[in-house]
Amino acid sequence: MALGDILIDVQGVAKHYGEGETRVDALRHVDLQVHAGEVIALLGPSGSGKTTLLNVIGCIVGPSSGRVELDGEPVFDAKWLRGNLRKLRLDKVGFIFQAHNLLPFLTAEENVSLVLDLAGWPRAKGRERARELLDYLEVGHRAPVKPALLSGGEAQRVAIARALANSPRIILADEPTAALDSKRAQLVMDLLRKLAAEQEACIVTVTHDEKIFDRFDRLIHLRDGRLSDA
Ligand SMILES: Nc1ncnc2c1ncn2[C@@H]1O[C@H](COP(=O)(O)OP(=O)(O)OP(=O)(O)O)[C@@H](O)[C@H]1O
Repeated sequence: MALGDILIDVQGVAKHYGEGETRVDALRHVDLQVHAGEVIALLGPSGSGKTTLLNVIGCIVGPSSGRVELDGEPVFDAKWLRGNLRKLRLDKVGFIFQAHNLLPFLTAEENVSLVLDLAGWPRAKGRERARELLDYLEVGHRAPVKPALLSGGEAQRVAIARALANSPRIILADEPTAALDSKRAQLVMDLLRKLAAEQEACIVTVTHDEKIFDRFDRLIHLRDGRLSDA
């Protein structure tokens, strides 16, 4: 596969929580580059720093030191380089959490269009885009339904539609297949691969799910806050 643009460039990033005796070094000098079209997995034991790294890439957690560039734009270099982090995230990043992260009091369609409301889209256009995405993910017929009535696979596809609403090139996923059986987990991964290829996006997924390991271009291992080969 020819490698596309570098969409995620993490350079020498460290992150510690707390100070003195309570200090925890969650990331120690991590370098990671991810290209357009790539679908990679972040693996490692509990506490190895996977969620912290995902949150650093997603501009939710600020590193203690190092540099982060997203889609060619420097966003962190000893400090945040852009004031409005929420806007930065909306512009560049889509998050897929486990399905139960959908807002229970909104319909499937509203869960997706909410992101576009926040990004300032006119409401009717946002609804149209939400419908298109749900149709594309083959859950359009479930648009008026609240999450409690969706199956695990349907809810996960709605969560994917929500992450894609604003056409981000960087898609971050935390255990996206944990609640799914083997067949559905593989279907979700195939869908993400197709999206990455079609939209020249990249996908970084934290997972423990061995049944989907063969769906990734690269497996990145974290151990005690460092990237390791195995
Ligand atoms: N907000 C926080 N405050 C203090 N320590 C934290 C915080 N978040 C994470 N940590 C610590 O940082 C280390 C890395 O945590 P992180 O959640 O990134 O690991 P992980 O690999 O995602 O773990 P898991 O697989 O259990 O989710 C752990 O020792 C954790 O206890």
